[in-house]
Amino acid sequence: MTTGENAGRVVAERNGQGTSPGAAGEGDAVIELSDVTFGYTAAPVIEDVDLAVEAGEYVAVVGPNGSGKSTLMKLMLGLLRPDEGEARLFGEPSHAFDDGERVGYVSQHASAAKEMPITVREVVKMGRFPHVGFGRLSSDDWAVVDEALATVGMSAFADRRITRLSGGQRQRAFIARSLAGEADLLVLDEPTVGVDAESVEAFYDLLESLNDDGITVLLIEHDLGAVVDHADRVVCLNREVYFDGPTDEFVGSDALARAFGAAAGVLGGDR
Ligand SMILES: Nc1ncnc2c1ncn2[C@@H]1O[C@H](COP(=O)(O)OP(=O)(O)OP(=O)(O)O)[C@@H](O)[C@H]1O
Repeated sequence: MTTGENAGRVVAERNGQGTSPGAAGEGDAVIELSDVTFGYTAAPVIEDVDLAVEAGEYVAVVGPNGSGKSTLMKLMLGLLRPDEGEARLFGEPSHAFDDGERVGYVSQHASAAKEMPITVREVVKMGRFPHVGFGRLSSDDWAVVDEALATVGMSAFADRRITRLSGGQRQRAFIARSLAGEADLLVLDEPTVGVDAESVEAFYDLLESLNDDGITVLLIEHDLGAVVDHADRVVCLNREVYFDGPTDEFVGSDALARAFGAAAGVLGGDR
């Protein structure tokens, strides 16, 4: 599958259409957290987190169960507001960010779509809605939809019901929806839960090719092997940030053991 070439076509189209005057160039901060502290109760589950993700990066957030990864993601996306500090998305306070199509979100629960009685193309078409004001799609819009399907290698499944796909195929369909929406940032929360090993590898190859073509990728991941093999940068979280730096430095550091404690041996696997 030539995902790299296809991804290039869609991204070129994305850029060519110049939908967003504030489109992030390489080096611009896409996500910024400054001294962010947050708790659902009085006890913080995120404490004093400083983090900046720049356009074009491929960053993985890792940490043990309950370490605050999903909470951090919600703070980044403005779904939660910090108790202290500030979260910004594309330069705006995250909670006030209203340019939602720039952010593609793929959850670990793609299975939630299992009951949707619609085809893959219809799912991907939804990505165009913010661009067409929920009106009819033009032939150019449909071309973007079809390019997005091609990019993720799902053209052959375009007319198949989303209910009749494997977990990995479904995740691809949701990525295609984000591409059709011309997302600059893809946020993925443990996207390969329940996906078979072979499809997982191809899925990470797809993310890498999208990142090569300029899409910023933020991956929340429990599979450390996938992180080590694919992300450029690792943020290791357990309420606080234990490590933030290049993946190869993470591998040789003691951050894993400190953040994961006794679970490190298990979660670290044999990598
Ligand atoms: N809505 C909520 N209300 C109260 N506490 C919550 C809520 N959501 C999460 N928590 C708690 O906040 C802490 C961090 O949870 P979070 O889901 O962010 O961790 P996580 O690292 O994503 O976990 P996992 O890897 O298991 O998905 C946990 O102790 C969790 O029990």
